[in-house]
Amino acid sequence: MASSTISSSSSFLKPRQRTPLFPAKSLHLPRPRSIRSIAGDLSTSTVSSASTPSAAAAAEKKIAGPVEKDPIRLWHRYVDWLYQHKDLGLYLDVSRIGFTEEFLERMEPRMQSAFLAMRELEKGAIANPDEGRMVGHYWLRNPKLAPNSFLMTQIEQTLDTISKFADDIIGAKIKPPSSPAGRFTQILSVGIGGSALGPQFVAEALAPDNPPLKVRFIDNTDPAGIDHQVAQIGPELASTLVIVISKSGGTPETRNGLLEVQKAFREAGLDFSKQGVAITQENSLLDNTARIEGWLARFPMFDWVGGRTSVMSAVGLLPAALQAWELTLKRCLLVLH
Ligand SMILES: O=P(O)(O)OC[C@H]1O[C@](O)(CO)[C@@H](O)[C@@H]1O
Repeated sequence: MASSTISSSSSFLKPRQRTPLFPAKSLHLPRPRSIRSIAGDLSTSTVSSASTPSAAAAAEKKIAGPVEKDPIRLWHRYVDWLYQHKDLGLYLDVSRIGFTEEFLERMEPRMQSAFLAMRELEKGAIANPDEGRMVGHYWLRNPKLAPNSFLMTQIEQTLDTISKFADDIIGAKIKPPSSPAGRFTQILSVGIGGSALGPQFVAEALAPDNPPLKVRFIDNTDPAGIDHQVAQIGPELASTLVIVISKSGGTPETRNGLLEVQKAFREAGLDFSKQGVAITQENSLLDNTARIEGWLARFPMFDWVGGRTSVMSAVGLLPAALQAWELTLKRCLLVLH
Protein backbone atom coordinates (compact mmCIF):
# COMPACT_ATOMS: atom_id res chain seq x y z
CA MET A 1 0.00 0.00 0.00
CA ALA A 2 1.88 3.05 -1.22
CA SER A 3 1.53 6.42 0.44
CA SER A 4 0.69 7.90 -2.88
CA THR A 5 -2.33 5.68 -3.23
CA ILE A 6 -3.55 6.18 0.31
CA SER A 7 -3.72 9.89 0.02
CA SER A 8 -4.84 10.25 -3.58
CA SER A 9 -8.49 9.63 -3.19
CA SER A 10 -9.93 12.41 -5.22
CA SER A 11 -9.94 10.90 -8.67
CA PHE A 12 -11.73 7.80 -7.63
CA LEU A 13 -14.82 8.53 -5.62
CA LYS A 14 -17.48 10.68 -7.13
CA PRO A 15 -18.93 13.22 -6.98
CA ARG A 16 -15.85 15.01 -8.10
CA GLN A 17 -17.08 18.38 -6.85
CA ARG A 18 -17.38 17.14 -3.30
CA THR A 19 -14.62 16.45 -0.88
CA PRO A 20 -13.99 12.73 -1.18
CA LEU A 21 -14.05 10.66 1.94
CA PHE A 22 -12.85 7.26 0.84
CA PRO A 23 -9.37 6.84 -0.64
CA ALA A 24 -8.95 4.36 -3.43
CA LYS A 25 -6.99 1.64 -1.72
CA SER A 26 -8.09 2.05 1.83
CA LEU A 27 -11.60 0.91 1.02
CA HIS A 28 -12.48 -2.45 2.37
CA LEU A 29 -15.38 -3.98 0.58
CA PRO A 30 -18.12 -4.93 2.98
CA ARG A 31 -19.90 -8.23 2.62
CA PRO A 32 -23.07 -7.74 0.62
CA ARG A 33 -25.65 -6.57 3.12
CA SER A 34 -28.98 -4.88 2.90
CA ILE A 35 -29.14 -1.10 2.65
CA ARG A 36 -31.14 -0.98 5.80
CA SER A 37 -28.56 -2.87 7.78
CA ILE A 38 -25.80 -0.51 6.67
CA ALA A 39 -27.90 2.55 7.39
CA GLY A 40 -28.68 0.91 10.71
CA ASP A 41 -24.99 0.66 11.52
CA LEU A 42 -24.56 4.35 10.88
CA SER A 43 -27.42 5.12 13.21
CA THR A 44 -26.06 2.85 15.91
CA SER A 45 -22.64 4.45 15.86
CA THR A 46 -24.24 7.83 16.35
CA VAL A 47 -26.50 6.63 19.10
CA SER A 48 -23.56 5.37 21.09
CA SER A 49 -21.89 8.79 21.01
CA ALA A 50 -25.03 10.75 21.87
CA SER A 51 -25.74 11.43 25.50
CA THR A 52 -29.56 11.28 25.67
CA PRO A 53 -32.21 9.38 23.74
CA SER A 54 -33.52 12.58 22.13
CA ALA A 55 -30.01 13.70 21.16
CA ALA A 56 -29.44 10.24 19.73
CA ALA A 57 -32.61 10.48 17.68
CA ALA A 58 -31.62 13.90 16.36
CA ALA A 59 -28.15 12.71 15.45
CA GLU A 60 -29.61 9.69 13.76
CA LYS A 61 -31.69 11.89 11.47
CA LYS A 62 -28.61 13.85 10.45
CA ILE A 63 -26.51 10.84 9.58
CA ALA A 64 -28.84 8.32 8.05
CA GLY A 65 -31.26 9.86 5.62
CA PRO A 66 -34.00 7.81 4.05
CA VAL A 67 -32.90 5.43 1.38
CA GLU A 68 -33.68 7.08 -1.96
CA LYS A 69 -36.66 5.51 -3.70
CA ASP A 70 -37.35 7.94 -6.54
CA PRO A 71 -35.74 6.37 -9.64
CA ILE A 72 -34.52 9.66 -11.18
CA ARG A 73 -33.00 10.93 -7.95
CA LEU A 74 -31.57 7.51 -7.30
CA TRP A 75 -29.99 7.54 -10.76
CA HIS A 76 -28.34 10.93 -10.05
CA ARG A 77 -27.14 9.66 -6.73
CA TYR A 78 -25.70 6.62 -8.49
CA VAL A 79 -23.93 8.76 -11.09
CA ASP A 80 -22.58 10.97 -8.31
CA TRP A 81 -21.39 8.25 -6.02
CA LEU A 82 -20.37 5.22 -8.05
CA TYR A 83 -16.83 4.43 -6.94
CA GLN A 84 -14.53 3.19 -9.67
CA HIS A 85 -10.96 2.01 -9.52
CA LYS A 86 -10.08 1.32 -13.12
CA ASP A 87 -6.68 -0.27 -12.44
CA LEU A 88 -8.18 -2.80 -10.10
CA GLY A 89 -11.39 -3.22 -12.08
CA LEU A 90 -13.25 -2.40 -8.88
CA TYR A 91 -16.67 -0.79 -8.71
CA LEU A 92 -18.52 0.04 -5.52
CA ASP A 93 -22.00 1.49 -5.46
CA VAL A 94 -22.47 3.42 -2.22
CA SER A 95 -25.32 5.49 -3.64
CA ARG A 96 -27.98 3.33 -2.07
CA ILE A 97 -26.65 3.81 1.44
CA GLY A 98 -28.78 6.35 3.21
CA PHE A 99 -26.07 8.79 4.23
CA THR A 100 -26.66 12.52 4.15
CA GLU A 101 -24.47 15.44 3.09
CA GLU A 102 -24.21 16.45 6.71
CA PHE A 103 -22.92 13.04 7.61
CA LEU A 104 -20.15 13.42 5.05
CA GLU A 105 -19.21 16.84 6.37
CA ARG A 106 -19.05 15.52 9.90
CA MET A 107 -16.95 12.56 8.87
CA GLU A 108 -14.49 14.56 6.78
CA PRO A 109 -12.17 15.67 9.63
CA ARG A 110 -12.18 12.18 11.11
CA MET A 111 -11.33 10.62 7.77
CA GLN A 112 -8.59 13.17 7.17
CA SER A 113 -7.05 12.42 10.54
CA ALA A 114 -7.23 8.69 9.73
CA PHE A 115 -5.45 9.33 6.41
CA LEU A 116 -2.84 11.41 8.18
CA ALA A 117 -2.27 8.63 10.70
CA MET A 118 -1.89 6.16 7.82
CA ARG A 119 0.63 8.41 6.08
CA GLU A 120 2.56 8.75 9.32
CA LEU A 121 2.48 4.99 9.79
CA GLU A 122 3.86 4.45 6.31
CA LYS A 123 6.62 6.93 7.02
CA GLY A 124 7.69 4.87 10.02
CA ALA A 125 5.80 6.34 12.98
CA ILE A 126 5.64 4.13 16.04
CA ALA A 127 2.28 2.51 15.42
CA ASN A 128 2.64 -0.15 18.07
CA PRO A 129 3.26 1.94 21.20
CA ASP A 130 3.12 -1.04 23.56
CA GLU A 131 6.17 -2.53 21.91
CA GLY A 132 7.62 0.73 20.53
CA ARG A 133 7.50 -0.64 17.00
CA MET A 134 6.84 0.58 13.49
CA VAL A 135 4.43 -1.35 11.31
CA GLY A 136 5.89 -1.66 7.84
CA HIS A 137 5.16 -4.96 6.14
CA TYR A 138 4.21 -3.10 2.93
CA TRP A 139 7.83 -1.89 2.63
CA LEU A 140 8.65 -5.51 1.91
CA ARG A 141 6.66 -5.31 -1.31
CA ASN A 142 8.39 -2.13 -2.36
CA PRO A 143 11.57 -1.39 -0.39
CA LYS A 144 11.70 2.13 -1.82
CA LEU A 145 8.80 2.99 0.48
CA ALA A 146 10.88 2.20 3.56
CA PRO A 147 11.42 5.30 5.71
CA ASN A 148 15.20 5.18 5.52
CA SER A 149 18.00 3.76 3.41
CA PHE A 150 19.14 1.40 6.15
CA LEU A 151 15.80 -0.42 6.13
CA MET A 152 15.65 -0.36 2.35
CA THR A 153 19.07 -1.96 2.06
CA GLN A 154 18.23 -4.50 4.75
CA ILE A 155 15.13 -5.60 2.83
CA GLU A 156 16.94 -5.77 -0.52
CA GLN A 157 19.93 -7.64 0.86
CA THR A 158 17.69 -10.18 2.54
CA LEU A 159 15.91 -10.74 -0.77
CA ASP A 160 19.21 -11.34 -2.53
CA THR A 161 20.33 -13.74 0.19
CA ILE A 162 17.06 -15.68 -0.04
CA SER A 163 17.36 -15.90 -3.83
CA LYS A 164 20.92 -17.16 -3.70
CA PHE A 165 20.26 -19.65 -0.93
CA ALA A 166 17.22 -21.06 -2.77
CA ASP A 167 19.18 -21.33 -6.02
CA ASP A 168 21.97 -23.16 -4.22
CA ILE A 169 19.56 -25.58 -2.56
CA ILE A 170 17.58 -26.30 -5.73
CA GLY A 171 20.77 -26.54 -7.81
CA ALA A 172 22.32 -28.87 -5.17
CA LYS A 173 25.26 -26.56 -4.54
CA ILE A 174 24.22 -26.89 -0.92
CA LYS A 175 23.55 -30.55 -0.22
CA PRO A 176 22.42 -32.54 2.79
CA PRO A 177 25.45 -34.51 4.01
CA SER A 178 23.94 -38.01 4.15
CA SER A 179 21.25 -38.06 1.50
CA PRO A 180 21.29 -40.77 -1.15
CA ALA A 181 19.43 -38.30 -3.38
CA GLY A 182 22.38 -35.92 -3.16
CA ARG A 183 20.09 -32.95 -2.78
CA PHE A 184 17.30 -31.60 -0.63
CA THR A 185 13.90 -33.02 -1.62
CA GLN A 186 11.62 -31.93 1.22
CA ILE A 187 10.96 -28.91 3.40
CA LEU A 188 9.64 -29.32 6.91
CA SER A 189 8.30 -25.98 8.12
CA VAL A 190 8.04 -25.65 11.91
CA GLY A 191 6.12 -22.64 13.24
CA ILE A 192 2.65 -21.73 14.42
CA GLY A 193 0.02 -19.06 13.84
CA GLY A 194 1.41 -16.10 11.97
CA SER A 195 4.64 -18.00 11.44
CA ALA A 196 2.85 -20.81 9.59
CA LEU A 197 0.12 -19.04 7.64
CA GLY A 198 2.40 -17.37 5.08
CA PRO A 199 4.25 -20.54 4.07
CA GLN A 200 0.96 -22.45 4.02
CA PHE A 201 -0.56 -19.83 1.73
CA VAL A 202 2.45 -20.03 -0.57
CA ALA A 203 2.29 -23.84 -0.68
CA GLU A 204 -1.44 -23.93 -1.33
CA ALA A 205 -1.88 -20.98 -3.64
CA LEU A 206 1.37 -20.26 -5.42
CA ALA A 207 3.62 -23.30 -5.60
CA PRO A 208 3.59 -25.40 -8.77
CA ASP A 209 2.03 -28.88 -8.72
CA ASN A 210 5.38 -30.61 -8.60
CA PRO A 211 7.83 -28.31 -6.83
CA PRO A 212 11.48 -29.28 -6.55
CA LEU A 213 11.03 -29.47 -2.79
CA LYS A 214 7.75 -30.61 -1.29
CA VAL A 215 6.69 -28.92 1.90
CA ARG A 216 5.19 -30.27 5.13
CA PHE A 217 4.15 -28.38 8.22
CA ILE A 218 4.38 -28.80 11.94
CA ASP A 219 2.08 -25.98 13.00
CA ASN A 220 0.91 -27.03 16.44
CA THR A 221 2.22 -28.83 19.46
CA ASP A 222 0.18 -32.02 19.14
CA PRO A 223 2.73 -34.81 19.72
CA ALA A 224 0.80 -37.27 17.56
CA GLY A 225 0.71 -34.73 14.72
CA ILE A 226 4.43 -34.13 14.97
CA ASP A 227 5.15 -37.87 15.02
CA HIS A 228 2.87 -38.29 12.02
CA GLN A 229 4.79 -35.76 9.95
CA VAL A 230 8.14 -37.22 10.91
CA ALA A 231 6.94 -40.78 10.22
CA GLN A 232 5.60 -39.79 6.81
CA ILE A 233 8.93 -38.24 5.88
CA GLY A 234 10.62 -41.52 6.86
CA PRO A 235 14.04 -42.04 5.25
CA GLU A 236 13.67 -38.75 3.37
CA LEU A 237 14.58 -37.03 6.65
CA ALA A 238 18.13 -37.26 5.31
CA SER A 239 17.16 -34.92 2.48
CA THR A 240 14.77 -32.67 4.43
CA LEU A 241 15.46 -28.98 4.94
CA VAL A 242 13.91 -27.99 8.28
CA ILE A 243 12.85 -24.33 8.39
CA VAL A 244 12.02 -23.17 11.90
CA ILE A 245 10.03 -19.94 11.90
CA SER A 246 9.30 -17.81 14.95
CA LYS A 247 9.32 -14.04 15.14
CA SER A 248 9.91 -13.98 18.88
CA GLY A 249 12.08 -17.05 18.69
CA GLY A 250 10.67 -18.24 21.99
CA THR A 251 7.24 -19.69 21.25
CA PRO A 252 7.04 -22.89 23.28
CA GLU A 253 4.95 -24.81 20.72
CA THR A 254 7.49 -24.11 18.01
CA ARG A 255 10.33 -25.03 20.31
CA ASN A 256 8.58 -28.33 21.13
CA GLY A 257 8.32 -29.05 17.41
CA LEU A 258 12.00 -28.24 16.95
CA LEU A 259 13.08 -30.45 19.85
CA GLU A 260 11.01 -33.34 18.52
CA VAL A 261 12.46 -32.97 15.04
CA GLN A 262 16.00 -32.74 16.42
CA LYS A 263 15.32 -35.95 18.37
CA ALA A 264 14.21 -37.67 15.16
CA PHE A 265 17.42 -36.52 13.47
CA ARG A 266 19.53 -37.92 16.32
CA GLU A 267 17.67 -41.23 16.21
CA ALA A 268 18.29 -41.43 12.47
CA GLY A 269 21.98 -40.67 12.99
CA LEU A 270 21.68 -37.35 11.14
CA ASP A 271 23.28 -33.99 11.95
CA PHE A 272 20.40 -31.51 12.31
CA SER A 273 22.64 -28.46 12.09
CA LYS A 274 23.49 -29.26 8.46
CA GLN A 275 19.81 -29.21 7.53
CA GLY A 276 18.32 -26.59 9.85
CA VAL A 277 17.36 -23.04 8.88
CA ALA A 278 16.02 -20.38 11.27
CA ILE A 279 13.81 -17.42 10.39
CA THR A 280 13.55 -15.18 13.43
CA GLN A 281 14.45 -11.85 15.00
CA GLU A 282 18.10 -11.18 15.55
CA ASN A 283 19.35 -12.36 18.94
CA SER A 284 16.17 -14.22 19.81
CA LEU A 285 16.43 -17.56 21.57
CA LEU A 286 15.97 -19.32 18.24
CA ASP A 287 18.56 -17.11 16.54
CA ASN A 288 21.09 -17.74 19.27
CA THR A 289 20.39 -21.48 19.24
CA ALA A 290 20.86 -21.62 15.46
CA ARG A 291 24.04 -19.55 15.66
CA ILE A 292 25.58 -21.53 18.50
CA GLU A 293 24.66 -24.88 16.93
CA GLY A 294 25.91 -23.72 13.53
CA TRP A 295 22.74 -24.26 11.52
CA LEU A 296 22.86 -24.13 7.75
CA ALA A 297 21.33 -20.63 7.50
CA ARG A 298 19.59 -17.87 9.45
CA PHE A 299 17.25 -15.29 7.94
CA PRO A 300 15.90 -12.22 9.68
CA MET A 301 12.36 -11.52 10.73
CA PHE A 302 12.11 -7.78 11.18
CA ASP A 303 10.49 -6.42 14.31
CA TRP A 304 8.32 -4.09 12.22
CA VAL A 305 6.61 -7.02 10.49
CA GLY A 306 3.74 -8.73 12.30
CA GLY A 307 3.46 -12.51 12.12
CA ARG A 308 0.19 -12.50 10.20
CA THR A 309 1.51 -10.02 7.67
CA SER A 310 4.89 -11.67 7.19
CA VAL A 311 4.30 -13.53 3.94
CA MET A 312 6.44 -11.11 1.94
CA SER A 313 9.35 -11.45 4.38
CA ALA A 314 11.70 -14.44 4.50
CA VAL A 315 8.82 -16.27 6.22
CA GLY A 316 6.89 -16.62 2.95
CA LEU A 317 9.53 -15.85 0.36
CA LEU A 318 12.06 -18.50 1.34
CA PRO A 319 9.51 -21.32 0.97
CA ALA A 320 8.24 -19.64 -2.23
CA ALA A 321 11.71 -19.54 -3.71
CA LEU A 322 12.46 -23.12 -2.65
CA GLN A 323 9.28 -24.29 -4.31
CA ALA A 324 10.36 -22.48 -7.44
CA TRP A 325 7.35 -20.35 -7.74
CA GLU A 326 7.55 -19.65 -11.47
CA LEU A 327 8.35 -15.96 -11.09
CA THR A 328 11.62 -14.85 -9.69
CA LEU A 329 11.36 -13.33 -6.24
CA LYS A 330 11.76 -9.77 -7.42
CA ARG A 331 9.18 -10.16 -10.13
CA CYS A 332 6.83 -11.78 -7.68
CA LEU A 333 7.24 -8.80 -5.36
CA LEU A 334 6.52 -6.49 -8.24
CA VAL A 335 3.35 -8.37 -9.11
CA LEU A 336 2.13 -8.35 -5.53
CA HIS A 337 3.01 -4.71 -5.12
O1 LIG B 1 6.22 -16.12 15.45
P1 LIG B 1 6.16 -16.42 16.89
O2 LIG B 1 6.88 -15.42 17.73
O3 LIG B 1 6.61 -17.81 17.19
O4 LIG B 1 4.70 -16.29 17.35
C1 LIG B 1 3.70 -17.19 17.10
C2 LIG B 1 2.44 -16.66 17.71
O5 LIG B 1 2.27 -15.31 17.36
C3 LIG B 1 1.13 -15.14 16.56
O6 LIG B 1 1.51 -15.26 15.23
C4 LIG B 1 0.54 -13.79 16.81
O7 LIG B 1 0.38 -13.55 18.13
C5 LIG B 1 0.26 -16.29 16.93
O8 LIG B 1 -0.54 -16.67 15.90
C6 LIG B 1 1.22 -17.36 17.29
O9 LIG B 1 0.75 -18.11 18.32
